[in-house]
Amino acid sequence: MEFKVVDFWLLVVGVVSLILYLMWFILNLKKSLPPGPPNWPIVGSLFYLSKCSHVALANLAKKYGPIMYLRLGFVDHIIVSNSEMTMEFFKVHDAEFASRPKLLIGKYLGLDWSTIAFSNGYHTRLLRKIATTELLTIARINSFEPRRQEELGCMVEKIVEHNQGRKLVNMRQIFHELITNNICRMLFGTRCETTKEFTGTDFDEFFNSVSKLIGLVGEFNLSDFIPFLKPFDLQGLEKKMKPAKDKMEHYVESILKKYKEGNKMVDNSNVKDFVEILLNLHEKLDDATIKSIMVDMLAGGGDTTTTALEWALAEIIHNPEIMNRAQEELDRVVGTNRRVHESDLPNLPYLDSIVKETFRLHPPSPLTTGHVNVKDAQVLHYKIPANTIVFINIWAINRDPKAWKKPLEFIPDRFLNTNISLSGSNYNLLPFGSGRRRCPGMDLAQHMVHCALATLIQAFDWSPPVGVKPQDMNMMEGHKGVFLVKADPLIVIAKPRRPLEFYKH
Ligand code: HEM
Repeated sequence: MEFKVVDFWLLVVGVVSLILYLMWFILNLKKSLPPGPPNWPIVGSLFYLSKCSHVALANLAKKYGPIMYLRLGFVDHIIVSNSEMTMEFFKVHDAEFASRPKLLIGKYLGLDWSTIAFSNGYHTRLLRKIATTELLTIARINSFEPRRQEELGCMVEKIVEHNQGRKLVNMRQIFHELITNNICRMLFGTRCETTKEFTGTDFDEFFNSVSKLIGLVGEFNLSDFIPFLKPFDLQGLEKKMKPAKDKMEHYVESILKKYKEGNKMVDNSNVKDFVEILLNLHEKLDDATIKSIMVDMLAGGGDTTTTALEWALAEIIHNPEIMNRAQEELDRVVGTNRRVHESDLPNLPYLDSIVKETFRLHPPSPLTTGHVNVKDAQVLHYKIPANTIVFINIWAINRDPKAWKKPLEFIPDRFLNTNISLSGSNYNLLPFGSGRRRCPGMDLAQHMVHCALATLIQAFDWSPPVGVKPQDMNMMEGHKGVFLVKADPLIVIAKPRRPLEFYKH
């Protein structure tokens, strides 16, 4: 066939139109995404993030705005850094962004993506329903108050012993024991270390495995962002995760086995443990599901609550006038003859303000867990492609100078006589997230933190080690995986405020 001049020009016009169309398409696509730093081929914006990611992201947001697009490897990410944009995602578009990304850590810490925190769809809805209507209700939490009081009694005795030996007290260690024992006693009736007598498996080994996995959550796993690297395990992360998962799973399995053999691990009380409740639910659960819920409670509640308590006590030692006011409130409301009870808490507004201010300034989880949209979504005038991972920068929002006066200072008074709660309904304060994937352990965590802090403030005068002035204490932030911990463990002096009989339980 003859190639005519007309055909040539038709071809040129066709090619030019195609190029123009592609340019228009790419420009438009870019235009409809939120602003963000430049993306390099393959690695995207990975270079812009340091290890301390909530701080790096908050700094980037100062340049690119409260809704920011980052391409990390081949994966689209949105970072949200103010309350208005958070409302868009957690209120207006909550259902669209209620899935979790399928990251490698979910295979190991999330027991093959089956725990609440790492799963999706019907399974998550079922587990969340069980957690919020059967296990973590206010009535159920209250039914465990005697066990929590006993644990607080043990904590106080331990601190007094340290004091008699004139030793400094490592409060991180004390809080770790308090919180893990509280959770173990709710799950299976007994203290963590006692499970070994019943099952032969060691709680410390379990907890070290959880800690190892939590530590690895904070590592950038390249294959999560560059999928063709998946088969290679270039960073050796799977090699580290697998044995930790095996130990973690073995521990919960051995406890479940005991229950199924008809051996409840304790106790003469008629309060039902979580494992007992789960085994007797109307909708029969398989063992894998029960194990997942056990891991959710033990892994989700331990480090977060311990960290919050450590920050709260550190702040009142750092600010002695706040400690004096809190002690004055406790002495006035509770008196000086008995230990504070959970029923006193509603009458302690200043203590409540200290807890809220702690969660504002030091959210243990500075970013939410990633949320994902399974379909394309339109948020304001932005088009968000399907499978974008959205993080809310809780830390940045809780310190937003537009929302909070003197945001970097610890000022509990800002909460007095307000109805601001920690529940996620105020989008300027989100330590537990908000919406469909909000933390289901929120009420339990607050119970544990309020009551422990009240007991510590009532029972002891606190000070930093000799030679360190309160204002010179190290209040720097550090990291444990994705959690925002105090850089140094809180090591302090505790001086009893009451006669010794007061501390016996
Ligand atoms: C001070 C203590 C705690 C803090 C600050 C905290 C914070 C959070 C945050 C920020 C999230 C993610 C929310 C989101 O992605 O939107 C979360 C999820 C979760 N938390 Fe907590 N949490 C705490 C205690 C607990 C406790 C005590 C438990 C259980 C006993 C727990 C179990 C969970 C679970 C299972 C999830 C996953 C929810 C889901 O994916 O649907 N947390 N928590």
